[in-house]
Amino acid sequence: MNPRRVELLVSVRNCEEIAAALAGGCDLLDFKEPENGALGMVDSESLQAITVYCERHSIPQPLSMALGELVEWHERCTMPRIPSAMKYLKLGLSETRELPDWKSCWQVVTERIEMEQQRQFDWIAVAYADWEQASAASPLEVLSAAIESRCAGLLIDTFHKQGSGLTDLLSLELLDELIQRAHRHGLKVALAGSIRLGDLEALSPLQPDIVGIRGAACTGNRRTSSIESSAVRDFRMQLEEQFHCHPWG
Ligand SMILES: O=C[C@H](O)COP(=O)(O)O
Repeated sequence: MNPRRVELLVSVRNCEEIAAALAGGCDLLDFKEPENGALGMVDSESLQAITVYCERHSIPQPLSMALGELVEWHERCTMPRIPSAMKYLKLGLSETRELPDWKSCWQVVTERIEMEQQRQFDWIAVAYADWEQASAASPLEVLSAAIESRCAGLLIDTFHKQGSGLTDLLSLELLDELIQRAHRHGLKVALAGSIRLGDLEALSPLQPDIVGIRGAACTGNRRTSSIESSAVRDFRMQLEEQFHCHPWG
């Protein structure tokens, strides 16, 4: 038996989707605009509506938010106020291989965001499984940087959302190494990247803390369509079945 309960994160983009994801039984809500890329940030108007909704409903699930790609922050002059209920923040690291020192740049941007928002956040480092095509640092490099900079967790996701998913891109051996190493340093690990119901059996020997989905929670598995509570519920049930019945040993 896997001793951990693997939690289900669902990426949503508006209030209707929050309700559907919660009705389906998600454990964590992640705010993201799928039309804006793998880690697309929701627009200010949606963020405002989300803030009001979360305050009104006192949602107990932890909240996370995608802030786009680090390289986009060179040109960004302003940013919306991040809802006070938001606990975790994430920045994508695509195109950072072109930068002379992406780790310093990452630190500068995270510090700038915390200064502007006048509070601290729990940062989640993002490793792209398709890191070479994304021109990003490798998952092992990102994990080392995450440990050095005291991130709260590591998300392993895909940058490109057409075609290959997590299980096509990284071996179970490498995923296991990343998870074990992250855990030794106190970081949580979330696995994502076009994960479908049929991938859960293959992933079940691993011990991630979280499995994150958008596409599998949407109508027709299309991540740009809407979240369906029944799809979230099916995924939640399959997650329980695969990760809790595995004879871990
Ligand atoms: O953080 C989770 C991502 O939103 C996963 O999205 P995806 O399942 O469409 O790859």
